[in-house]
Amino acid sequence: MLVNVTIKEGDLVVVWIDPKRVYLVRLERGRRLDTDKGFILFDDIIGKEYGVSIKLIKGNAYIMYPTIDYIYNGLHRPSQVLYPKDIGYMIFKSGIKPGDVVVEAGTGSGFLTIILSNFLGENGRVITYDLREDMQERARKNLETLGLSKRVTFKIGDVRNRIDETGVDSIFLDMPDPWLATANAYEALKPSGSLIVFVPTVNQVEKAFTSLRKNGFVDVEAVELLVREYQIKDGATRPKSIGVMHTGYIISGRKSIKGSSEIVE
Ligand SMILES: C[S@@+](CC[C@H](N)C(=O)[O-])C[C@H]1O[C@@H](n2cnc3c(N)ncnc32)[C@H](O)[C@@H]1O
Repeated sequence: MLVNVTIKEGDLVVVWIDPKRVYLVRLERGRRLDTDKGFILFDDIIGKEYGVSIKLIKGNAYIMYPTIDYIYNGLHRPSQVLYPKDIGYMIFKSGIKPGDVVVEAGTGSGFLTIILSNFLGENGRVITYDLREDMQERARKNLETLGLSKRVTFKIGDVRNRIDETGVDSIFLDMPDPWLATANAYEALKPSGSLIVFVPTVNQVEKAFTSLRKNGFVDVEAVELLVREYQIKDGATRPKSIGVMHTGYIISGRKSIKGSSEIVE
């Protein structure tokens, strides 16, 4: 546990003013951050402790340790990315743990790759496939920014044609036609390993769900997770009327050994 950690020159810190004003900055002596609420001199932060508040012209800024949730929001996202609410459940259903080996497709902006490699730790491995080199380059930069790229193997490839690995603990698919990769996922997984699929439309859910059942997966389920953000106001607390209204569906299943029981067609 870290207690009273001193902020040093060169640290990457989060400056949190309010939910719309969150800045990720590297501290250099003599420099400053300008915001519409006021400015912060970095010299005033260096030597203080994480969690400290700095008075602005309007309100306060809080200096926080740059944990993954803050960093995540500041990264480049050339593709549609998975949302934390879905990623949290996907990891839970996968049953993965630090040190495990996971295959993922497609890499996209690398947001799921980031959370997976952070979760699996130094001894874990994420092998991530994408059809597009440009997409993987951006994802690689995002992972390098966070110091996580050493835990990841990037592969250009089509998982509908081939997954090179075998005996992996879990496979995550976030791509338009995951049902065409289910058979390859089955071969790549260890027995009892998990396949986790994310799709944005109901039409895709049926195809994905059926393909898991046909390809030797059991304990197959499909869920949608809804999160409602609240506005908190004296006498007017209620769900916010705008926000992310829809993300997608999660289908999960476990690899059974074919022939050991009847698989539902
Ligand atoms: C929605 S993005 C993935 C976003 C990613 N999960 C994230 O959180 O940043 C889908 C990606 O899948 C890739 N893709 C589509 N079909 C694929 C396939 N058959 N094999 C590998 N990658 C594929 C696309 O190029 C695209 O980059």
